[in-house]
Amino acid sequence: MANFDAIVIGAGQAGPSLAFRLAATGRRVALAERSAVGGTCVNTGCTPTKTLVASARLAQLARRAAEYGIELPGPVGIDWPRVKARMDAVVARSRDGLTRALEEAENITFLRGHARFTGPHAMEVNGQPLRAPWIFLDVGGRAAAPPIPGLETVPWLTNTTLLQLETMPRHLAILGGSYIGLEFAQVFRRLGAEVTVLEVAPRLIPREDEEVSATIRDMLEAEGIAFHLGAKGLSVAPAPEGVALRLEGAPKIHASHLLLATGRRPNTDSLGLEAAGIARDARGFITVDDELQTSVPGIWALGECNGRGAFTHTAYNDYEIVAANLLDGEARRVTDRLPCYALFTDPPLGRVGMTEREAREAGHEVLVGTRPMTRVSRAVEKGETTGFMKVMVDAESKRILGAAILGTDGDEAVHALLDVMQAKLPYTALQRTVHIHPTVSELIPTLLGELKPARP
Ligand SMILES: Cc1cc2nc3c(=O)[nH]c(=O)nc-3n(C[C@H](O)[C@H](O)[C@H](O)COP(=O)(O)OP(=O)(O)OC[C@H]3O[C@@H](n4cnc5c(N)ncnc54)[C@H](O)[C@@H]3O)c2cc1C
Ligand SMILES: NC(=O)c1ccc[n+]([C@@H]2O[C@H](COP(=O)([O-])OP(=O)(O)OC[C@H]3O[C@@H](n4cnc5c(N)ncnc54)[C@H](O)[C@@H]3O)[C@@H](O)[C@H]2O)c1
Repeated sequence: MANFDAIVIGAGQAGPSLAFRLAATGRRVALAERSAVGGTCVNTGCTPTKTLVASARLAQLARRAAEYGIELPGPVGIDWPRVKARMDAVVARSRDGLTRALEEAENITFLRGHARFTGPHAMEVNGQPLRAPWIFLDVGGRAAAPPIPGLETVPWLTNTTLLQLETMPRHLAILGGSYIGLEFAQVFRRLGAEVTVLEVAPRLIPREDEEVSATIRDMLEAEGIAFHLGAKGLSVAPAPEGVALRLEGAPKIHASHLLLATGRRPNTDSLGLEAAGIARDARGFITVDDELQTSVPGIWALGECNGRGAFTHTAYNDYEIVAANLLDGEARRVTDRLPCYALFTDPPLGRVGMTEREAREAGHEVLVGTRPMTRVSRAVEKGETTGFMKVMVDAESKRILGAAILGTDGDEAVHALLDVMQAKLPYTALQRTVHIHPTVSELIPTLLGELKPARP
């Protein structure tokens, strides 16, 4: 039995930072990882997809070159093996750097293998028993496969296997018109594939406000992506050159490849949680308190597996919360965190706080400011006027409730609103700030000066 001061399971977005921090205090730490260091974000999520988004954007801009007075010697060509090689190199640099750092760190024993509990504070990795008073679970999640008739008879891809393809799909069918599905849809369309998205909800990214869903649909349709929304009665079957998809009220779709982007499930099913008595909710997420401790004292769950966020920045913030509370005597709580994320289509959607629907349902008297990107100088100058900005404010408290900036640089500009929300300042504090011209952020104070009562 090897005894440690702390065991960390998973080298994703919270585990390594926590292991380094604990090790720096002189504690002896075991960190176990069963697959690639860096987890989903580095290997099969954010890093490869945003690298592809960059290639796809360049291809699209090149197609529009003449609009900007730029001449190209011929039509835009896509060299998928080189696009992929660039992506693989960016991923490898990140993964290998982190792997080396873990292998070389003082006080960290880096174990490669699947970890599982054998008792409340006892685990095993590759048959090796480990014990520690503190255990941190950062086991992440994986793509979920929905129960679709015929799915067991056809080959299908996830975000992991799609990124391993050596040739560009002829026709990529994507199940799920949400964050993963839409980022991949635009990337693969721009890189030369025919793309069809099937979504069971009546609109894309159904958690967003309706005008966000509608604008993104319009912008992606304009690039040639086909959508089947409110898809009913979906079934799949093998076809000579790939997969045949049937759904009610539409002709059969013949795709060369099928991607599942219908949500994720936590990697908590093979962790032996029962042996430790650690509680999970009905969807398999490990239940945690406001400081991310599980139902068993001395065991914490961080990142996607605790169901309190499904993003890299939320996983990293989980590490910050746990480290601050255990090592710095602070009392940070996960509920102090404001929701924020981006959808990295081009242009992107930057989102903070509530949607308009959520704000109303929470009983706020909502004021809304909106402005199309056609009235944002920088967007006009860049020739990228798709989208709009929208902010919601509580009429009584003057606090910003939420915002969506769908447009060029929307992923960056939205942070001005987030910072004021986090500082708990009234919107008027931001309304009087002078922003730099010409930027997208420049229009945020203007937007806040044009608030109107939300439509009933
Ligand atoms: C296609 C895609 C694009 C994304 N894009 C973005 C984005 O742009 N921005 C963003 O913020 N988020 C994005 N995300 C989400 C983001 O990648 C995840 O939320 C984030 O990686 C979660 O981090 P984590 O530490 O919780 O888990 P992970 O990064 O998944 O790490 C968990 C690690 O634990 C290991 N593990 C699991 N079980 C065991 C075990 N029993 N023993 C040993 N090791 C184990 C796994 O192998 C894995 O390495 C994207 C996700 C996908 C799929
Ligand atoms: N930019 C980012 O930060 C980013 C990018 C990608 C993924 N992510 C993370 O990954 C998570 C998972 O993303 P996701 O898009 O896979 O899941 P999701 O839960 O956001 O969306 C799944 C979609 O699939 C649809 N769906 C479910 N079953 C279906 C079926 N049988 N046929 C057709 N459609 C079906 C749902 O209605 C929903 O719209 C996100 O919540 C997000 O946190 C983040």
